[in-house]
Amino acid sequence: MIRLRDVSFRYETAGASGAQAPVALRQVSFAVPQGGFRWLLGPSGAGKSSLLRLLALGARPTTGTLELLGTSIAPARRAALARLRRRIGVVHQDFRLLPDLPVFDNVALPLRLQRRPEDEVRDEVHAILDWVGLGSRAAARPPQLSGGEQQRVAIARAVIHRPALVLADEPTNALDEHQATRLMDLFRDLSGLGTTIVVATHNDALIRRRPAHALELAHGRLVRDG
Ligand SMILES: Nc1ncnc2c1ncn2[C@@H]1O[C@H](COP(=O)(O)OP(=O)(O)OP(=O)(O)O)[C@@H](O)[C@H]1O
Repeated sequence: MIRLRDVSFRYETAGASGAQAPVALRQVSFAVPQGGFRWLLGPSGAGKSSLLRLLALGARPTTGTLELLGTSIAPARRAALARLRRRIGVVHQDFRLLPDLPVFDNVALPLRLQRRPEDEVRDEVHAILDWVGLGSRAAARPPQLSGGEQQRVAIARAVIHRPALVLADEPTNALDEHQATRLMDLFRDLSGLGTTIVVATHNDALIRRRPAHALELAHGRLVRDG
């Protein structure tokens, strides 16, 4: 479950001139029930990545309240936030894979953070790499892969531990149409199993093929929730 009440967010990056960064989100309020799926829409600069950053606990709201998976973020202690982060899977726009680690270890990370036994880790990583069509690339390093292959590694890493919340920023921008459709099938299945999913995208064709409840931002304000 996600609940935002009057959330505003400004990056704390005062420049040399002392000018403040623009407000990225303005009084945004919405709720998503557990197992809900939402498109996150809006033009470039509207605030989509900033909203995903707050939901991924990469920053806290400047004002307003955020509740995630039953936890209020503002009063939560560091250890509680760390536990919560492990229940969230994120597909970053720029993938953020660890370049020096083999694909296998990149994808295994969330399971190892949960201290799962290595034989389970091996089975699960191989199963998901097969699913994303990269079964034969487990030993490769991310820089040796194409953009689409790296994106599929990022997707595998985001969902392997069956997180309660999946956040994906343009997760199909390096995929072909067939792969994008399979990813949407995966998201539909996960949502059916109770995972809450938020997908930021500019992919109009995909949205037309998969109409769903959308959150739309414009200049940091929520202009559509339905
Ligand atoms: N790290 C940052 N520091 C300061 N300002 C930022 C930072 N990241 C984004 N912004 C600003 O916050 C606003 C919202 O940007 P954001 O990246 O959230 O938009 P977006 O909708 O994700 O855009 P895109 O579709 O291009 O990814 C913009 O005005 C942007 O310049």
